This record gives sequence, C-alpha cells and structure tokens, in this order.
Amino acid sequence: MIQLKNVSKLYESKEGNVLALKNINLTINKGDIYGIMGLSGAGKSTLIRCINLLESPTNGEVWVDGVDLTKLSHNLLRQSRRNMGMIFQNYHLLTSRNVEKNVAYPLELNNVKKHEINERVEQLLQLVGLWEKRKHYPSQLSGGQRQRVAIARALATNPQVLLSDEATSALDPITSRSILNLLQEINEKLNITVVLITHQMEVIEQICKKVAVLKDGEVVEEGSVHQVFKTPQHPYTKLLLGNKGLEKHQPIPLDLFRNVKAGGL
Ligand SMILES: Nc1ncnc2c1ncn2[C@@H]1O[C@H](COP(=O)(O)OP(=O)(O)OP(=O)(O)O)[C@@H](O)[C@H]1O
Repeated sequence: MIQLKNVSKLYESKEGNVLALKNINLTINKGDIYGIMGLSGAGKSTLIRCINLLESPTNGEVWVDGVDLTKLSHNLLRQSRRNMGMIFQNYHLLTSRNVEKNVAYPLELNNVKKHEINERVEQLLQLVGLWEKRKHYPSQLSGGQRQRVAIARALATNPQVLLSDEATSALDPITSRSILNLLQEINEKLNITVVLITHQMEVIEQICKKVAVLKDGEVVEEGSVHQVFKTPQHPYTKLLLGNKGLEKHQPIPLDLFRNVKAGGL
C-alpha cells in the first residue's frame, strides 16, 4: 500500500517560488491501477516523483508497505526504490546498449549473476513480446517497442509498484492502447500496483480502477473511475471530462487490440 500524508512540495528559485503540491493525502491499495489526472502544470509529475522520492517532499510523509520513505537513509532509500519501477514518456533507454543489455542494466548494477540475468531478461522480453528484437538498438525500434523495452527494464528488479509518467502520451492511439493492455496484463498477472499520471482522460478510462483529479497542486476529487466519470462532483472534473462522461461515451472494449501482435507495435 502507498500512502501520501499531507505531502507538499515547494520549488524555490530566484525566479520565484512555486507551491507545486498542497497538502496531498492519497491512499493507493496493493493491486490497484491508480490514475492521477490533471492539466499541464497541475503537479502530476511532481506527485509521481514524490512517490519514489526522486523529488523530496517539502513536508509530509510517503509510506510504502509500512515504511516512511522520507525517514530513510540514502542507502535504505536506494534499496526501497528497487521495489518501484518507473517508465517515462521519452523511454529513457540507453542508446549505446541493445534491447537485452538495456533490460539487463539494473540487474548488472545489483551484481546479479550472469546466468540469472540471462534468464530474467529472456522472461521479461517474452512478457513484453520483444524477444525476437533482443539484439536491436533503441534507434531501430518504434516508439511502442521502445516503451516495451522500458517496461521490461522497469520490471527487472521484481518491483511491487510500477510508476508510469505519461508513458503513452507520445504514442499513436493504437500503440497507446497496446501499451495500456500490457500494463493491465502486468497488473493482473504479476499483481503489481500501477500508478500512472496522464492528461488524457481516455487513458484513465481505459485501464484505471481509481482516479484522483489534481488541480493546481490539490486533489479536488477522488474515487472509482466509474463513479468519477459518471457523476463528477467538482467543476474542474466536469470541465476535464467535457462530454466524455460514461453516460455519453462508452470506452472501446479492453480486448479489442489484445490480438494485435505485440512486437509489431
Ligand atoms: N524543478 C522545478 N523548479 C521549479 N518549478 C518547477 C519545477 N518542476 C516543476 N515546477 C513547477 O511546478 C508546477 C507543477 O509542475 P509539474 O511538472 O509537476 O506539473 P504537471 O502536471 O506534470 O505538468 P505537465 O503535464 O505539463 O508535465 C508547475 O508550475 C511547474 O512550473
């Protein structure tokens, strides 16, 4: 379980101070696919980066599986971070390493034995449908394939949590759908908690069970996706959803693209 308790984040600079998060309280249960949505500048990236303390909150506590990460030493925090994989809009792959070496990288850093690395890399590349492309370099892959490599790498250390920072924002709708299906499969098969941020309502609608709506650094509404999309309470949520409320807009069936060959996207 992930709990954010009274989390605030103040960015200070000579250009001026920005209070990016204001007293955030959130509980994300194990096995959830939890979406955080909001417009540009709402504080989504800051919030997701506070979960693994890539960004240190100015105030508040971040509890993951019973441990307050804000109280950990540097070394213990590094160990805890192995429990949380992260993927990004721009993939962040190492361009000088081929697919299998990218996935192996976190395992090499953790001094895992060579034969275990090989086994794990094969499992992960089979899972994301890219075993055949293991010798390819990132520049030889499509955006969707790069994101699959990034997902495999994020899962290398067997994390319990996967954080997704706008992971499908740069992809076309069909490729985006295939990546979301993969995240859902990972959630179901491996029981990994997925936390994602996005400005795209359809992403939330497609795979999330729960959602928090972020506006100017504050959570203005939270609940099950069904409830929030069907009967949004806050004017900002209503504005974001526009005519996409569940009553007016039925999502595309989840399995529509399941049969599209993964490696081709
Ligand atoms: N390192 C930083 N220094 C100063 N201000 C920052 C920094 N990072 C973010 N901010 C500010 O904090 C606020 C929230 O930014 P954040 O990137 O978290 O929002 P976001 O919802 O992820 O936006 P986007 O969807 O455009 O990425 C913005 O006003 C932004 O300018």
